[in-house]
Amino acid sequence: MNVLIIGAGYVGLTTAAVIAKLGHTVHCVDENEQKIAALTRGDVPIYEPGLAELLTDHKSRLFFHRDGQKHIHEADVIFICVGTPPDNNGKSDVSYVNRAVAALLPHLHDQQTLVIKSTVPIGTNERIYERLTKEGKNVRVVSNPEFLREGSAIFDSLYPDRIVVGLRDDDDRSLSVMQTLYARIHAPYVVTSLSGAEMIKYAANAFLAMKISFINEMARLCEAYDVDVAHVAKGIGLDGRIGPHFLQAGIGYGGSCFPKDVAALQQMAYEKAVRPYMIEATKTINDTQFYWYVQKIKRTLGTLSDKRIAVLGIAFKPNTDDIRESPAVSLIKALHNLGAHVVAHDPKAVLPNGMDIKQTKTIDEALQQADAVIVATDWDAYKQLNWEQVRQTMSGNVVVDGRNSLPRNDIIQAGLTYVGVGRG
Ligand SMILES: NC(=O)c1ccc[n+]([C@@H]2O[C@H](COP(=O)([O-])OP(=O)(O)OC[C@H]3O[C@@H](n4cnc5c(N)ncnc54)[C@H](O)[C@@H]3O)[C@@H](O)[C@H]2O)c1
Ligand SMILES: O=c1ccn([C@@H]2O[C@H](COP(=O)(O)OP(=O)(O)O[C@H]3O[C@H](CO)[C@@H](O)[C@H](O)[C@H]3O)[C@@H](O)[C@H]2O)c(=O)[nH]1
Repeated sequence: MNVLIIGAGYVGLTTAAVIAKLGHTVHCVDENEQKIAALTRGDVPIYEPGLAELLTDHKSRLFFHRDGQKHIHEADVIFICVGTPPDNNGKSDVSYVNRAVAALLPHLHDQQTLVIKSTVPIGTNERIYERLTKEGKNVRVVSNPEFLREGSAIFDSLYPDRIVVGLRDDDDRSLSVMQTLYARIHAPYVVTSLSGAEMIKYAANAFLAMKISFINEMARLCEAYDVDVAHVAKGIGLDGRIGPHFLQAGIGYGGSCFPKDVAALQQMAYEKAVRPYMIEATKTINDTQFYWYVQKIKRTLGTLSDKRIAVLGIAFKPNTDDIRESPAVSLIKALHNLGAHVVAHDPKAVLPNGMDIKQTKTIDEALQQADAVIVATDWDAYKQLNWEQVRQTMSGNVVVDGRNSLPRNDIIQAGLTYVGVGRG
C-alpha cells in the first residue's frame, strides 16, 4: 500500500517506521523544516530506542517531506498524527488536526481512507467526516487511536494489545483496508463507532492515570501508618482482577499524554454536565503529589536553603528524551525556588531553556559534594549505581528515591539514609 503520514513526532515517526517495516511505501510529512532536514540526512530528531535502526533498515521505502502535497493523490491511506496539546482551559486543541485536514482536502479522492491517530475529543472524527462530505469528498474516515508508550514505542506498535478501529455505520470497506495495512500485526480488533474509538483512548489513559493516583494516595496513607506501599502494591497486584501494572508510587505521572488527556476528558464531562468525580480525584492527587513529596524532602533535610542537591533524571520517564509535563522538571524548579543549589543529570533529556540550573554530563559530577541525591526518573543507570561509591562522592548521606525503584537494602548497607515514597 501507499501510505501518507502527516506529523513526524513520537507517534508519526514510529508509525512511519513500523508501517515501512510491514512492507508498505511511506511518505511522511512534517511542517517543521528542521525535523525534515534531519530525517532526510538520516538523523533522528528524538530519542526512542530502536527507532533510528528501524528507519535506516527501511529507508528504501521511507520518504520525508516538508510539503507532501504532490503525494496526497497517490496515497491509499493517509494518517494524521499531529499534536493535540492542551489549551489554557485543559481542553484539547485540535487546530493542528483541522489545519492538516484543510491542507489535504483539495487533493483527496474517493478511493482513499483518512485515518486519525492523534488523540482527539469525542466527536472530532464525525466532524471531520461531515466537513469532507460537505466539500463533496467521499473519503472514508477511520479513528485508529494509538496506545504506544514512549521508550517502548516500536515494541508497542509491533505487538499491540489491541487495534481499535472506529468506523461509520455505513462504512463497509475501511475495516478490511486497516486489516490489510496491519496484516502482519497479530492483535485482537475492537471495532466500534468513530466516537467509541475516541472514548476508548481517553478511558484507557484515564484508567491508567487513576491507578497511579490511587497508589500515590495509598503511599500517603502508608506513610501515615508506617507501612511499605511497595508491599501493598505487590499484595494487591497479585490479585488477577487488579493486576500488577501501573502501581508504582512516585512523584506523579507526567508526559505528553496522561496530564493532558485526563484534563481534556474532565472538560468533556463538564461540557455535558456530567460530574467526573474519579477523573477530578485522579488529577487532584497528581497535581499535589510532588508538593507532598517536596515537603517530605524538606523535613528530611531540615532546610533546603543552600543545600546542594543532585537530581538524577529530567525526562518524564526512562528511555525517552521527552520532558513534556515531567514531574522531574517540576521538582527541580520547586527545589531551586526553595533555595536549594540543584544540579541535574539525565542520560538523554535536556533541561528546558531558561532554567538557571546546571546540568552535568556524568552522574559522578552531579553527585560531587551533594548533601542529598534525588532519583526523579527511574533510568536503569541510576538503579545500578554503586552505593558505596555514591557515599564516598557525596558530602551528605541522603538518598531520595522519588520512583521507589532503587535497591533500598544496598543503599542502607552503604551507610546512606534511604527516603522512598510511602515506604514506612
Ligand atoms: N507521544 C505519545 O506517546 C503518544 C502516544 C499515543 C498517542 N499520542 C497522541 O498522538 C498525537 C501526536 O503526539 P506526538 O507525541 O507524536 O506529538 P509531537 O508533538 O511529537 O509531534 C507532532 C508533529 O506534528 C507536526 N505537525 C503539526 N501540525 C502539522 C501539520 N498541519 N502538518 C504537518 N505536520 C504537522 C509537528 O511539527 C510535530 O513534529 C497527539 O494527539 C498525542 O496525544 C501520543
Ligand atoms: O506505575 C507507574 C507507571 C507509570 N508512572 C508514570 O506515569 C507516566 C506515564 O508513563 P507511561 O504510561 O509508561 O508513558 P507514556 O509514554 O506517557 O504512555 C501513556 O500515554 C500514551 C499516550 O497517550 C499511551 O499511548 C500509553 O498507552 C500510555 O501508557 C510517567 O511519568 C511514569 O513515570 C508511574 O508513576 N507509576
